[in-house]
Amino acid sequence: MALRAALRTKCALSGFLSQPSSSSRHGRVCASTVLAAQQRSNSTSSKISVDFDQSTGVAVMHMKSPPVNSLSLDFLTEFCISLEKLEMDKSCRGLIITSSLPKVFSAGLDILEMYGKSPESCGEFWKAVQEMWLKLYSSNMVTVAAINGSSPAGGCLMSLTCDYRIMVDNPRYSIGLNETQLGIVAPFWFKDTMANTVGHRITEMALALGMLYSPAEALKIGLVDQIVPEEKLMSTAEQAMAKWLAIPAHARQLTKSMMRKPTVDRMTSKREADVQNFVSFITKDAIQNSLRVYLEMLKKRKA
Ligand SMILES: CCCCCCCCCCCCC/C=C/C(=O)SCCNC(=O)CCNC(=O)[C@H](O)C(C)(C)COP(=O)(O)OP(=O)(O)OC[C@H]1O[C@@H](n2cnc3c(N)ncnc32)[C@H](O)[C@@H]1OP(=O)(O)O
Repeated sequence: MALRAALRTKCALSGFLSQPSSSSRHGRVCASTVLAAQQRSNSTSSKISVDFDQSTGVAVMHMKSPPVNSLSLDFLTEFCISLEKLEMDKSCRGLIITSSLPKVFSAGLDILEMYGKSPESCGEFWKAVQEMWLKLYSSNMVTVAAINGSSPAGGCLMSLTCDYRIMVDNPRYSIGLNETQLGIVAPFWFKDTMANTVGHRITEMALALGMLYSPAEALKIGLVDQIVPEEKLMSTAEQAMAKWLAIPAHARQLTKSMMRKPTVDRMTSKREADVQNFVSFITKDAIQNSLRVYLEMLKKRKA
């Protein structure tokens, strides 16, 4: 609860959307003399750890919530706090998001947050999902997803919010918005985010069929930008980051805002209604039943 209270306070202070403005980070000086004195800093919470390299201005966020980095309310809260801290540190210009777990980038939303929960809990959870998306999709930082494992549904959404996606070329890994396979529906802003990346027709088919793509297939449709062997993932992410950071920050940020603002505005203008829709949809008996069957299937598959 303390974390959630901390997040609420931070959000009230900084606002949800960090739009590029005259106070964009280009050319600004880090306010923290402590940070400036350090070349690297490390912050760790239970589900996220962040390594920040002061000399490059690039932070690497490691998701480390076993078994599958599912996006629970606690995970999302920690994630948003970490993101907000980096966003407020003017010396941090780029963020690489990756997983510390073998085989899984993120299993997406934690199904247990949506199954057998009260409408109030579901509403609180959904607000945290919205907030993660808003913060990432409108971040002033250059964001790179270094996808080192499977990344279904919410995990795919998290990757799609980044400026650039690099995935490990392992055919056992998959990525996509597979919600319909669970008997649920990807909300309009999941759909918009994917359509902005791969286009309307591919999104329509991918969402309807709940498609999960191999890295090679994902590259072919533009769902990821590059595929690389596992051992080259982080060096490739750093190279991509350097390329993006070489562009004048104000020009890059304004361009990002221009491309993404209509989608962000559409979501923020419907934010409350979206929470209500989610709660009434997810608490329906038929949907709860679908989630139960899916959870059982996951357990059986393991056995
Ligand atoms: C009129 C229209 C109105 C529309 C209104 C719309 C409103 C909105 C509707 C709702 C929208 C919701 C959007 C949802 C988004 C999501 O993200 S849903 C989650 C989808 N995720 C998945 O389908 C992934 C499922 N998991 C896997 O496929 C695999 O686990 C894996 C990620 C590929 C990893 O495989 P492996 O390493 O083999 O691990 P497992 O053995 O399968 O799993 C280990 C344990 O983890 C549990 N688990 C897995 N995923 C999740 C998860 N997402 N949430 C919670 N728990 C998960 C799994 O059950 C295992 O548990 P144990 O058996 O207890 O160990």
